[in-house]
Amino acid sequence: MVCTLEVFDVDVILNGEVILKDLNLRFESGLYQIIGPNGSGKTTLLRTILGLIKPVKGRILLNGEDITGKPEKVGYRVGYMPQLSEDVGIPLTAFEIVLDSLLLHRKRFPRFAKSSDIKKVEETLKLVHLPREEWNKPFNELSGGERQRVLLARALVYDPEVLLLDEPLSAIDPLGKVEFVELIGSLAKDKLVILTSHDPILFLRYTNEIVVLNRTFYRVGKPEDVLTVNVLREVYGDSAVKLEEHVHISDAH
Ligand SMILES: Nc1ncnc2c1ncn2[C@@H]1O[C@H](COP(=O)(O)OP(=O)(O)OP(=O)(O)O)[C@@H](O)[C@H]1O
Repeated sequence: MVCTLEVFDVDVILNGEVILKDLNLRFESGLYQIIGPNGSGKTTLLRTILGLIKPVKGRILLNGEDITGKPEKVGYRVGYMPQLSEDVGIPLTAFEIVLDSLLLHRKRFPRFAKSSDIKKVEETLKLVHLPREEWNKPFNELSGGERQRVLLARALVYDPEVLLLDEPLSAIDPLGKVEFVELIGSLAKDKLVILTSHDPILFLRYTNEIVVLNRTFYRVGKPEDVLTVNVLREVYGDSAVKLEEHVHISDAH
């Protein structure tokens, strides 16, 4: 099924500061990347799509329906994997977090979990390659990469149409990164996946379009049209350098 998400003429102001201005984007199935330096508005854009931030101007449409500033309308049609943070006060195990997400979606309480729910959680934890011995550990005691796997599983378990992933690879080790890229790439075959990244190259072969964002400046297009020295220098300054035929961004997270 084709899924469309449109950002129409959006302005976002936070604490009196203009973060996004006259932003127009159209996402239609497949994988899209949002890149830009720290503080450029990538997370703000994802949170605006989720309805958690209300733009001062413009609209967000999901399959033509207006969801601007209405997280209740977004609900479980969108799975959100937040950026990994050190501040994790979640008193649940990895398994409980993913089960909780599924049961909330099904509007059921934990004591009513069916064996099919348990099976779905197990399948999802396997899919994100969380080792079985970690499943019943408290989330706070997991490593950064393990937490990221749980956060992806939590977003995936109820099979949403859209996945918004905020720096999904930031704590994953090199081998895990390859597996995660393949997993997320394969999910983009039947979902709309929008992710933020500091390294656009990793997802390149799965990518429809890239949004290069720096607050009120943005460019959107096919990777070959926006990963150019001119566009990247406008956003990253001199840390975007051309080496032979490739442009490199030297100042990642
Ligand atoms: N709730 C908020 N209130 C006020 N300002 C905010 C809020 N959230 C974010 N900002 C500001 O908006 C700007 C954009 O932040 P955002 O988190 O969207 O950037 P980002 O591109 O995701 O950065 P990073 O690459 O570091 O994750 C920052 O200057 C930040 O301080």
